[in-house]
Amino acid sequence: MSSITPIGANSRLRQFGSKTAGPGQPVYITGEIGINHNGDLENAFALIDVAAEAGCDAVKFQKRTPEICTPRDQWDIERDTPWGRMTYIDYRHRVEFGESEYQAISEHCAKRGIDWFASPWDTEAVAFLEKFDLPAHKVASASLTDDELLRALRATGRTIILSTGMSTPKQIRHAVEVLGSDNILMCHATSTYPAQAEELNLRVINTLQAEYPNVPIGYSGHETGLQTTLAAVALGATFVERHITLDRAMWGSDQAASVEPQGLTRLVRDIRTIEASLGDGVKKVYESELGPMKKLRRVPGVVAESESAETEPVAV
Ligand SMILES: C=C(OP(=O)(O)O)C(=O)O
Repeated sequence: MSSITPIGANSRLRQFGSKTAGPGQPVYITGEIGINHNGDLENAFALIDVAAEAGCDAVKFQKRTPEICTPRDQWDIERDTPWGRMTYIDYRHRVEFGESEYQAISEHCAKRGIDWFASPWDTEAVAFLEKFDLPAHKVASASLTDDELLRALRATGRTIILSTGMSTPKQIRHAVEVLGSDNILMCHATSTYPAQAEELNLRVINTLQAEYPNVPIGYSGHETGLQTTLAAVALGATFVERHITLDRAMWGSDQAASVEPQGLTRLVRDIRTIEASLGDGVKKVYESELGPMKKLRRVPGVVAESESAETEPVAV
C-alpha cells in the first residue's frame, strides 16, 4: 500500500509524485517506452535520456508475467527474432525486465530527474511494481475489462491512469465503478497501431470531460505525426502519452508508430507553447495591446476597470 494521499474526492487534480496533473496544471507528458527497449537495458537508458532531454515528465514501461499474459496455445509457436529462432514464451521473457533491471531504471530515472511508471498486465505484475515507489500505475486499454486487475490497482492507493481504447461507454462506466473516480485520470485512445486521423475522434476528450466532470482527461496517442496530439492538448487533454523509440526502423511491433528523439523534443516544446497560449478564458485587454490600440483604433470607446473581465473563465 502506498504512502500517497489522494488529493481528495471531487478534486480534478491528481498527484504524480511531486507533480500535479489536471486542469490548470502543466500537461503531464509521458514517453511510453513500452517494450521498445527490446529487453536491452542500454536501450532503456538511452530512451530515458531522450525523454528527459526532451522535457517529458515521465517514461512508462509495460510489465507482464509472461506465463499469465500469453495464451497457453501460443507458448510453443516458434518465430524469428533478432536473437535467433525461439518460442513465443521465450521471446516474451526476452523482452521483460526483472527486479534488478527495474532497480537500475529507477536509479537512472532519479539521476535524470524524470519519473517512471508502468502498465501492469496482470495482478502479479502489480505486486512486482509495488516494490518500487511509483507515482502512478496505468491500465492499458486492453486491460480495461479486467476487474481483478482493476481491484488490485485500486488497492495500491496510487494515481491510476485508465486508457479507454477499444472500449464502449458502458465498459468505461463499469471500469470507473470498479476503480472509483477519486484517484483516476482517464485517457482517450484509439487502439490501432498506427491510428488513422479519421479514427482518432478527438472530440471524445470533450465527451469524457462532460460525463466525468471530476476526472482529469488525457490522451494516449498511437498515430504517426504530432499535429493530432497537439490538437488533443488544445481540446483540454491534461495528460499526454506517446510511444517513443530510438529509431522507427528498429525491430519490434510498436517501433513504427513511435516518436523519434527529434519529434519528441518538438512535441514537448509545442505542448508547452499551446498550454501557455490557452490562457484562462477571461476576456481582457492586455497592457501590450494599449500601444496598438492607441495607434489603430479610430473610436477609442470607453473601457471601465470593471469591464476588463466581463466573461467567466471557460471550464475545461
Ligand atoms: C497499451 C497501453 O496503453 P494504451 O491503451 O493507452 O495504448 C499500455 O499502457 O500498456
